[in-house]
Amino acid sequence: MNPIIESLRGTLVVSCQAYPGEPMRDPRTMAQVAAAVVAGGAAAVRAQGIADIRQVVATVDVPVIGLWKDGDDGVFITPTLDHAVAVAEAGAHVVALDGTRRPRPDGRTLAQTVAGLRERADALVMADCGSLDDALAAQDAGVDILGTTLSGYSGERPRTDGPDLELVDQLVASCTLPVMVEGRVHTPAQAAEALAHGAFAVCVGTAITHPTTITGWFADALVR
Ligand SMILES: CC(=O)N[C@H](C=O)[C@@H](O)[C@H](O)[C@H](O)COP(=O)(O)O
Repeated sequence: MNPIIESLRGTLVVSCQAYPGEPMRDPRTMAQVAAAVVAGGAAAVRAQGIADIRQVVATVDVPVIGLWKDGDDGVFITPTLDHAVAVAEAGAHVVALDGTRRPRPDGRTLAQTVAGLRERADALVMADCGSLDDALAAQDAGVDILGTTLSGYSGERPRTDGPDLELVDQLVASCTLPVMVEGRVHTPAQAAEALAHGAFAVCVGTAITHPTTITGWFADALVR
């Protein structure tokens, strides 16, 4: 197994993202957040957008999983080969891209995208999947690691309150590649449970790095 992927076995990965128009949307801020989560034990960081990826790579000494969100509907996570190459050129050790079976905006298949990226860069590839069929297809397409990132967002799986552990079970049973549980892991207990289901690693975003959402959880709990 590739040493970068091997280094993630059984670990916590933290996604550091701020969304358009939000107060923390600044590459320096995200790099500081990344440094803070590494200090807390994150074995890798996931970062969005070329400027953030560059700044985070320059700031932390753990692997960086990079993605470029373009749009917010359909295939928007590193949707084309050009996006993937740009993410790799920004320094990401792993390029995360949409790993669903939906048509991609540049007309390439996932396999063509992975092959094209491999011609141009050494980066590893993480497929953000929304179902078992996505994961099986992504594995065939030659990616290095499978994520449950798009479960509940691509129309094939329900949006569970916590992580989609049923999908984790399916992927662990049917796929040979390492499985990163990502999406709606909101508590340490859920993270541990995901590993107990056979996940290779766990990626947490919102519950660690999105204070607006976390504050909302608390504020809502106080409304009578
Ligand atoms: C669906 C989608 O666009 N997911 C994105 C992928 O990078 C991020 O918005 C999530 O924050 C990330 O996947 C981590 O998940 P959670 O924030 O639920 O821990």
